[in-house]
Amino acid sequence: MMRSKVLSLVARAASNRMMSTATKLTTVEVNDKTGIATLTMNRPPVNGLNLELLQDLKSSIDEVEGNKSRGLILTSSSSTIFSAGLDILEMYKPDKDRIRAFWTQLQETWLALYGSSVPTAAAINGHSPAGGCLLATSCEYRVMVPNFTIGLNETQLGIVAPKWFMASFLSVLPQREAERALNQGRMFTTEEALKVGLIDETANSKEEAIEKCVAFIGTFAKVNPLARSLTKQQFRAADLQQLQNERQQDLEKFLFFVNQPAVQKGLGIYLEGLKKKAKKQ
Ligand SMILES: CC/C=C\CC/C=C/CC(=O)SCCNC(=O)CCNC(=O)[C@H](O)C(C)(C)COP(=O)(O)OP(=O)(O)OC[C@H]1O[C@@H](n2cnc3c(N)ncnc32)[C@H](O)[C@@H]1OP(=O)(O)O
Repeated sequence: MMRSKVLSLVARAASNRMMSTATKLTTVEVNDKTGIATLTMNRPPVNGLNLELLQDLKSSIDEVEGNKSRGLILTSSSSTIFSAGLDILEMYKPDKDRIRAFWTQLQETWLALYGSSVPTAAAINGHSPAGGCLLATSCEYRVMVPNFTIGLNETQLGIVAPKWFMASFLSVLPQREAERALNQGRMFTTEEALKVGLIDETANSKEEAIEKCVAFIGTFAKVNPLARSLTKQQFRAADLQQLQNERQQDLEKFLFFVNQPAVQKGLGIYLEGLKKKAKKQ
């Protein structure tokens, strides 16, 4: 009896492992030479951040934190999209329990990425609106391929970026630029983003973007890792602490807002527009 229970637990654990491999929406590859991990988002067609992708992102960030990588490079398996931001289908006509889990997971993933102890860089190899921009600006360095767009476009959808989205944006842009861009819901082209400082460099391909991210992470090679990591933590502590202190209120505020009929109507119209545009292409 005891033995069969153990065997069934082993069988279940083995099948869970297989399942998690089969449904993995992110991959982590550590380069043997550099010791740097590349975390790739892989949720076609647009890397929409749904609950499962956010969960995978968080566990991949944890994996990189735990495997002594020298740095983390965030990128996408798509040739045209870094991430289309939050999956609007999670917010439109939401399921009561799932949307709570979704927002809570988004908070956790942001806390892990923005507060990561290893150097982080984004190789932005495609469009990066809203939540995609949040991921990119949570990293310490950004290299972007030309002819794409990046920005926090929330006001264009009739929604409001929470304070911690603004904190990431403000860690990159001066207040005046950040405020204006957020109010306008402005999407920047690669060239505009470089000019304003939203990205650090451009690259002609994903491969080159990754090389430039590797070079950035390499600038810390001779810096004491603990001193570097604690210094980063001090810079980011107030933003991280603010969300930690207000997590429940932030969740309730989001739930209240997203369930407003006017917001639901706006999201429905926006989704319809996206679908019509996709059909025309
Ligand atoms: C109430 C909430 C309060 C506070 C929350 C605030 C936080 C919000 C942050 C967010 O991230 S909101 C999401 C904002 N994202 C966007 O506005 C991006 C919308 N997408 C696009 O602009 C484009 O799709 C693209 C530039 C990323 C890619 O263009 P393209 O390559 O031409 O692909 P398609 O437009 O044809 O899209 C293919 C397919 O994917 C669907 N889709 C695109 N983005 C999303 C998304 N964010 N969520 C869900 N689905 C998305 C699109 O409808 C197409 O679907 P089909 O079924 O028609 O193939």
